[in-house]
Amino acid sequence: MTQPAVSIRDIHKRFGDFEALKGVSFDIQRGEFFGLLGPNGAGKSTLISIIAGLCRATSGNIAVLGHDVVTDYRAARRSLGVVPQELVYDPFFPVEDLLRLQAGYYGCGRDYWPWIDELLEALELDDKRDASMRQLSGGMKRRVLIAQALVHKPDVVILDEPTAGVDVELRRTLWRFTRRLYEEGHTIVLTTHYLEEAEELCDRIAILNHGELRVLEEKRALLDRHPFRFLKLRLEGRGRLPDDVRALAENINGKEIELRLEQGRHNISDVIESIRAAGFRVQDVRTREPSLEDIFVELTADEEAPA
Ligand SMILES: Nc1ncnc2c1ncn2[C@@H]1O[C@H](COP(=O)(O)OP(=O)(O)OP(=O)(O)O)[C@@H](O)[C@H]1O
Repeated sequence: MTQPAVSIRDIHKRFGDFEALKGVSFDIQRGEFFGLLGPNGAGKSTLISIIAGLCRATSGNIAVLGHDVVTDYRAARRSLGVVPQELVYDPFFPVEDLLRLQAGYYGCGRDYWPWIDELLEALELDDKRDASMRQLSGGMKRRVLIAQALVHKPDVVILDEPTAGVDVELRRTLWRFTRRLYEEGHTIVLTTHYLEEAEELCDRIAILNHGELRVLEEKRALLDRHPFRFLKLRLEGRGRLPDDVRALAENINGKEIELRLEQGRHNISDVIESIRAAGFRVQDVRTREPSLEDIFVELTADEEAPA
């Protein structure tokens, strides 16, 4: 078997009496686009901090490309680029110097400068190379932090909520660039609250909940395995919907109703027949397959939905 990009083995993390991670194990394969999802407080950032060597697990092991993140920290860190959630930067450094210096921390010298130029171009920072960080807008600062995480051209790229609060343009630039890295063979790990992004981009999805791994599956299989679909109807007429139909309703908004039908249990024509028999005319019928968001809500139903 080929070596995983990240191998996570029975990770526990305690903060005092609180157990943020309760024995999490899984592998992220080389070259995959991996989605790490979960509601607020599930333990995603804690796990990423442990992978990045910023925080120690209480027990368990993690290796990045075979390098243990504790005993072989430098090699593990060298293989990893983490784009952080928060904006932390030195306000006075010009952008280009900052990136060259950062590359230096990883032992990457002048031969990485062409890559830094590529980063500046791909992230549309070309004309900002001489600007100091404090002169940049929030969106531009974020671009620099993305570049900073990637200066050493790491094999494994972790993006922790990279699009939280960023504008559409930066989001597009970021996805274009991330896709390019993926196509060039980099492993991409994404945490996001925007489930449409995960649905569009990721090959496999892990869902953490209360510090435990709830799901680890190919995205397609996860979407296909959920045997329900939504039926949206526009009705005309007055009266009361039959109770068996009401019981299926996700949403009733005036004359628009959305029903959740389980495969093998609820049949579309029976449902429509029952509505007609109650004196309504059905004006419009639409069906919708469940999205990753619907499945996420179902699997983490005891937690709040993602923001
Ligand atoms: N330094 C700490 N001290 C105490 N508790 C902490 C600490 N860091 C995290 N926690 C707790 O651990 C749990 C997991 O937090 P974590 O930030 O990993 O969640 P998350 O899945 O990244 O959530 P979010 O989506 O909100 O970023 C939370 O209940 C949090 O309050």
